[in-house]
Amino acid sequence: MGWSRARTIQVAGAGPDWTNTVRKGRTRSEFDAVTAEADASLPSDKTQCALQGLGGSSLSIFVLYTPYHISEYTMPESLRRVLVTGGAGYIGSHVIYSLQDTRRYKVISVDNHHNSTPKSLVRVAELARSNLPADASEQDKDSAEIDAFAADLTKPEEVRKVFERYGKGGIWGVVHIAAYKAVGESTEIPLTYYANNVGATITLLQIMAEFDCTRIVYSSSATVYGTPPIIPIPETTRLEAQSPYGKTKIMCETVIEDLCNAEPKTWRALSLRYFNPAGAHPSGQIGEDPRGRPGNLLPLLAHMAIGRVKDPKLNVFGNDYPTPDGTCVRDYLHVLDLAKGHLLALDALAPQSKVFDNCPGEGRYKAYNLGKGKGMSVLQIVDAMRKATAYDYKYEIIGRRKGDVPDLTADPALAERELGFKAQQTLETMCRDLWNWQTKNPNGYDGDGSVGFGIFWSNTADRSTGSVVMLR
Ligand SMILES: O=c1ccn([C@@H]2O[C@H](COP(=O)(O)OP(=O)(O)O[C@H]3O[C@H](CO)[C@H](O)[C@H](O)[C@H]3O)[C@@H](O)[C@H]2O)c(=O)[nH]1
Repeated sequence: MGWSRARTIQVAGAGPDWTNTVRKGRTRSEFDAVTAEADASLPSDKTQCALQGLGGSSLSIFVLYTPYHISEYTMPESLRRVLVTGGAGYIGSHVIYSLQDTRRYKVISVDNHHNSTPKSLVRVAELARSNLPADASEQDKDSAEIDAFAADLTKPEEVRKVFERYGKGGIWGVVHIAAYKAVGESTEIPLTYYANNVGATITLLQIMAEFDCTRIVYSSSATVYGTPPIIPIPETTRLEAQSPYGKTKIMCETVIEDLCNAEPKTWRALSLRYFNPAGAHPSGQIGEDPRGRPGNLLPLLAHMAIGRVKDPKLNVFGNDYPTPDGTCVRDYLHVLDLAKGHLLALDALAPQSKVFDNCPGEGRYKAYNLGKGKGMSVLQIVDAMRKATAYDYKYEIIGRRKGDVPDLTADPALAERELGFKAQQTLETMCRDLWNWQTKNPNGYDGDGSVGFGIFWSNTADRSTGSVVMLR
């Protein structure tokens, strides 16, 4: 049974004693408290009162049983506040898009813009507004706006300020995406990676606990598997990352799992091990906008085709791997499929979820692969991008890149079975959408002078502006 939040319910047909008996229930324990309050306020001849919240996708139904009255009330479920760290980045912006598209969430973004720009959030909110139906309610309109904070997760005082704005129990859950993510760089500045990825995650969890926010979806990575012994890779594979970056992902998973085991009645968490996200929203409004020369294959190919990277040919890192054409194989999935996985994971954190039923102990923690389960080699990717862009890529095989592993292909069966996750979109669609984004935004978000409009740096959550509201 799901327990949903309610503000005030007027109990029709009952005397004044009943009015406003049920109020501000956000958590199960608050509901228990208001139920007890309702019991206590019953006239003595009405001996039983039970309040049930039945969580539906868009409605909460509250039923009040007494020997004399059975009153049923339906009301739109309030928006669930979900805080997304790294919200302005490539993955974060697409996750926010997907959350807003449901009109069930109120998104709070926290980002330090180390590798992103708040302009992406303006675009996301524009998309959300344009997706609203003509008869959108005030709540729907509210769901299309983002409370965006410029804050650094390594600074507890900055994170605490964000949570203070919504109060205890005011944030339903967190999707924690923010992290440094360059494998090569992590070998050069490991301390920065451990501080920014592991330290920040611990700070975030501590502050979440302070504010009774104990649901988290964590962005992990296929890199936790190192060189996996079995392809496709099941989640049961031992974790053995080779780079400091990969190790930070294992450490954060471990910290979160330990917390769930220590406080099984309080915490619920899912780690999502991303394989290789690619593509962009089909509108071309949001996409990947790496700072400087892209290190990853697909954005690099897009930058070559648009002329931002002027290299005459692509360096292919090795063709002597034990793969069909000798080049590395990766499991590319569309970024919107990946984003959808976060929605499913958030749903799986709800009280009625069954995903934790088969956990080995009491702790409610699990990790899922998010991939297609289909490996593609570097040369296949070059070919697909050639078709999408009509650019005549030249390439040269050079030596292996340090840290590369031959094949990272997911076994996505567990996520499909338990979360209902399926990465449907094809490689052609990923390349088409990437190229659409790149041609519409040859210089990424920097090329758009107009998108600065609509960002309000303010000390108050002014939702009346109809814009992304930046708070700090
Ligand atoms: O100029 C290039 C760039 C890449 N590649 C090859 O293309 C493949 C994909 O490389 P990417 O850099 O695009 O992606 P990775 O699989 O190396 O890494 C990505 O996926 C990982 C998980 O699979 C981690 O999450 C990591 O942070 C993320 O960048 C690799 O075989 C790489 O050797 C080239 O041949 N030439």
